[in-house]
Amino acid sequence: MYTDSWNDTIIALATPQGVGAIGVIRLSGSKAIEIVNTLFVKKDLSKQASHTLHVGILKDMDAVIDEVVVSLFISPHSYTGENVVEISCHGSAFIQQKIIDACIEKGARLAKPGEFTQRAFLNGKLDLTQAEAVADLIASNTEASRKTALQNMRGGFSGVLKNLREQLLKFSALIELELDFSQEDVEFADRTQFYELITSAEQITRNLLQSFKLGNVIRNGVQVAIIGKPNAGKSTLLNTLLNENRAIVSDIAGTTRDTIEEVINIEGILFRLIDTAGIRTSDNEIESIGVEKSLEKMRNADIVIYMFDCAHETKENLLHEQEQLTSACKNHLLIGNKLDLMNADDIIKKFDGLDILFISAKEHTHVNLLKKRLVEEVVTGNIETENVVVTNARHYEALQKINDALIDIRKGMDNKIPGDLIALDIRRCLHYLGEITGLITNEDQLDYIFSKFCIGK
Ligand SMILES: Nc1nc2c(c(=O)[nH]1)N(C=O)[C@@H](CNc1ccc(C(=O)N[C@@H](CCC(=O)O)C(=O)O)cc1)CN2
Ligand SMILES: Nc1nc2c(ncn2[C@@H]2O[C@H](COP(=O)(O)OP(=O)(O)OP(=O)(O)O)[C@@H](O)[C@H]2O)c(=O)[nH]1
Ligand SMILES: [Mg+2]
Repeated sequence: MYTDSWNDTIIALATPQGVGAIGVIRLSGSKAIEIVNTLFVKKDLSKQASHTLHVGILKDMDAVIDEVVVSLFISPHSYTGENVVEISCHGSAFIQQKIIDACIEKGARLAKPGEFTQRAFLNGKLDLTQAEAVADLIASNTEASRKTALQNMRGGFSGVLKNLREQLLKFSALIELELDFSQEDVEFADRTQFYELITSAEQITRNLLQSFKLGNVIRNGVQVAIIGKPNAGKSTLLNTLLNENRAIVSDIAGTTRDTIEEVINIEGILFRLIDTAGIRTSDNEIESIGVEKSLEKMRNADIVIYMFDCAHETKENLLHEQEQLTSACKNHLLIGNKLDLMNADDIIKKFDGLDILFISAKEHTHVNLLKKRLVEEVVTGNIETENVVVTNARHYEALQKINDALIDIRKGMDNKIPGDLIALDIRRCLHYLGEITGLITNEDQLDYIFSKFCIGK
């Protein structure tokens, strides 16, 4: 039976499927150079230096396939750490397939999703968080997500963890040594220094855990549901924010029936805007379904924009709505619309004491203030991507366990518990640190992580 193995030489298209100016096919493995050499006619590739380019013709049997550029990366100096050969051919889907087929014929096999990066990990070129960041980088679609992924790919996050781990290891070695001398009642590990280390480690993990909120925003965007009574101007606001006539606007109450979702990028953060059906009790079955959907979107949203028409809303009713919003959703903003129809002084008097942003969706008045408010709701200050941000749920879970272990160590020391128990907690802490970076792994978990990559990465 044939099974895929780490010794195989793998091949995949590295550029997107379909037609392009050029297509890049990548091979990795001990036979990569040998395989391409049998097709490349101009010179002997096995005699060439690493990181060199070679223009020539690929020939299968006697038939010319294409004129290509071949790049060589000789082990261990490559992305995967193995021999890597890249073939840049003309970007026809047909030519690309023909070259891949010819290489498979000569002994390569198709790569599985993420297999190039998985090999880079297994060969120690990247740790697990860096490999995961490669996938994030490919998926990045905003400045913030690109920056955090790039920083983590270059070892930002794992650098912090590695540092922690090294310091903990030092103490754990000293404490374990004490255990060997348990009869003699000696202390090799300076308790004051160790206590300081644990306290600062706790602070570091706590900051990392807190950064996950921002990490989630950077990675997944922010769900914003626009909610309110019919005719408040919800669809007008959506259109204004998008700068296009996406949703139907009319003075007929109950215009929007189905929810409309669109994405906007404000200051590098993705906001997923959801325009909903105006909320009221209706005899119309379709409208009622729409209202039900609005309520569901409201409950799931990260931020609810509650929009009302200044002229048609009373303060008492608004206070009542506010109470309901507070219990039904995570976070809401009160937005008073149709400012252009009212006198500013009258409005302030009418809604005195409530935290409301007044806008005119139609006239675009104060819409920039609303955008600013949205950003402020998710980040305090600028997005400090210079700091390490945790964007990955797997890392978050392990960090929680690390933080728990650190708290146990600190409490244990406060209560003067014996060294062997402290040693256990330190080991637990080291275990989870190793789990994040991939020092400690199980194969299923690895397969799962890399299977989410695209083929060719
Ligand atoms: N053509 C091409 N472009 C690419 C990639 C690739 O694999 N091929 N990459 C794939 O993701 C990214 C770049 N990543 C790379 C990482 C390491 C090495 C490499 O050759 N490393 C050697 C030599 C380093 C050096 O000379 O400084 C090494 O690590 O020893 C190449 C690409 C983006 N662009
Ligand atoms: N004067 C004024 N009119 C506005 C403003 N915003 C919206 N309107 C008008 O209010 C009416 C209703 O606007 P829509 O955006 O359709 O209201 P909606 O909240 O989406 O209504 P439903 O979809 O029925 O729930 C339209 O005639 C808009 O032109 C505003 O800021 N000023
Ligand atoms: Mg509408």
